[in-house]
Amino acid sequence: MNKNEDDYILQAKGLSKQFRGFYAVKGVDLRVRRHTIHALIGPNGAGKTTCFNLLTTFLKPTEGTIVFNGRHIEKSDPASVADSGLVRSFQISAVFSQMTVLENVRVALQRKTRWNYAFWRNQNVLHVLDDRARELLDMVGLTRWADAPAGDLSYGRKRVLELVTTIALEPELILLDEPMAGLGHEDIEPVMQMIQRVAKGRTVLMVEHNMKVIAELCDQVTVLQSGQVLAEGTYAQVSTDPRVIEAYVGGAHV
Ligand SMILES: Nc1ncnc2c1ncn2[C@@H]1O[C@H](COP(=O)(O)OP(=O)(O)OP(=O)(O)O)[C@@H](O)[C@H]1O
Repeated sequence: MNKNEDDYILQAKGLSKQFRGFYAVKGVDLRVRRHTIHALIGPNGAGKTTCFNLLTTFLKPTEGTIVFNGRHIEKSDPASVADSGLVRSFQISAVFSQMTVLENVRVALQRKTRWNYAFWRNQNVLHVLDDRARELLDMVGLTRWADAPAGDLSYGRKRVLELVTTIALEPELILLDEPMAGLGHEDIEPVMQMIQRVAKGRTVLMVEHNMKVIAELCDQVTVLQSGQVLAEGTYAQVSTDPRVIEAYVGGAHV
């Protein structure tokens, strides 16, 4: 892990988003250190999703700036932000059920290589992409299912596949929106391991409600409440912070 205190891949300053006079996010300062796993947590309605949408520029801020790898992105369009290496993982609906697991990864790789024209014109390109797709499936233990329709995968494996299609884009910073949502108990550990594996050499910012997962995975935690930063620190620090405990207990969300 890079221990350089000043090496922040992402820095948001004074980030705010107003919806018809109501601030969903207000004056948020967020700094994400390179090569760490950083969690964004908070009770329901705290502004986590809005923050994610601002950081990926799907929403434009009412106020504030976002610097990714030294470059202002708050006015950029989401596609160019993704191209520059800040990628949000898509939800399971992004997995094409009728296509095989391998084909799903290949399509993601093709999106990255932008060989669109050649892709459709020249079947050989598929084999070049196949090698890389198989490598990625191997990395996450999905090789056995390479030729199975993605729709046949268990929910947990679909989540892993969805992460692989994100990794295929070779992001420097990956935003994961509740990666454990809807997973059965038995799927949590494999998906956690997968996140740890893909985080190597990258940076991960995740919204997650499962505190055990956060405790185990995350180097740094930012707690939001009512659109503002309530606390920041390691899991050990924020989980014992009386203001954080109050925010969760107050919202009946222990
Ligand atoms: N497009 C919108 N228009 C109006 N209000 C919105 C909009 N999007 C979000 N909000 C409001 O902003 C606040 C923050 O919502 P947001 O979805 O960002 O919170 P969250 O922390 O992700 O919540 P949850 O954990 O429930 O997903 C909520 O009060 C929500 O109702």
